Amino acid sequence: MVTASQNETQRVVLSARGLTRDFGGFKAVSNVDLDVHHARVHALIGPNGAGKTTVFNLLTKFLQPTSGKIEFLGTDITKTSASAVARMGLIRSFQISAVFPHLSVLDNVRVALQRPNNLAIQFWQPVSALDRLNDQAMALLREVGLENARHALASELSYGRKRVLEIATTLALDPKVLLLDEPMAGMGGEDIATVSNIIRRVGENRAVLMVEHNLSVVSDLCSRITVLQRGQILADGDYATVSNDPRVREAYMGRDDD
Ligand SMILES: Nc1ncnc2c1ncn2[C@@H]1O[C@H](COP(=O)(O)OP(=O)(O)OP(=O)(O)O)[C@@H](O)[C@H]1O
Repeated sequence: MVTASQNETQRVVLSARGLTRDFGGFKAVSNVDLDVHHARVHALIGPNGAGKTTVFNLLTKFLQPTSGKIEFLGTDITKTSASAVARMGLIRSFQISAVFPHLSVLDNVRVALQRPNNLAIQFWQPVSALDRLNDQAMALLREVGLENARHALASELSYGRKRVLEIATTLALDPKVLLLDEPMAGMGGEDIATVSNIIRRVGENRAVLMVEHNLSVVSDLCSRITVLQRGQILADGDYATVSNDPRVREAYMGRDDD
């Protein structure tokens, strides 16, 4: 019998069909089909130049596809603008740092919370005008384990905790699908463990799609992995399936420098 929660994790929230992008005749992404599910962490991996960033740019509408179709929450967004899809809840992090170094951790989250509430026009008001967002901000800080650092300046946080604060400011936008671009880039072991735990928790009630080069992170966190090579899907499935695929081993897994 399929339970309600199984049904939820089988729910596709973002899908692409035949996604293709040419750059002057060169197909950076070619005929990619992708399904991203609610409450799962999904990895997009592949060697350098495989097309991962281009797929992210296409899904978030920073780039227009040459052909193909993208659906988000059942709506065709192929021709929708990047700002409109962000407002719908398809949010990308780690490309644009949303952290203000001279604001406290709590104020960073409160400022981020203004945006979905359409309060940006009140930005000139004193920060105390944001007090009504305190409960929401503290709930978010608890979600990512930064509640005890709420009064610290963002600039005082360790590199790993700054990335965690970035996740919190992204969560303030209430993403239905969160796209993370190499969340572990530049991190050491302890920070990787912290950020992995946060992503796992965040992925319990949202879809997460991440580009990640660190394969031990991918095997630990991701229930589904899509492998790209030269713009095309080479393999798709759980870690055991893709890591045992001889084509993947040849193209990617055999390399231990990534
Ligand atoms: N604006 C562009 N114009 C021309 N070619 C591009 C453009 N953007 C990407 N490409 C090419 O498309 C291919 C895929 O690039 P992309 O950056 O998507 O790969 P990637 O998998 O993200 O690589 P990496 O892991 O190195 O970041 C590469 O050959 C790249 O040179």
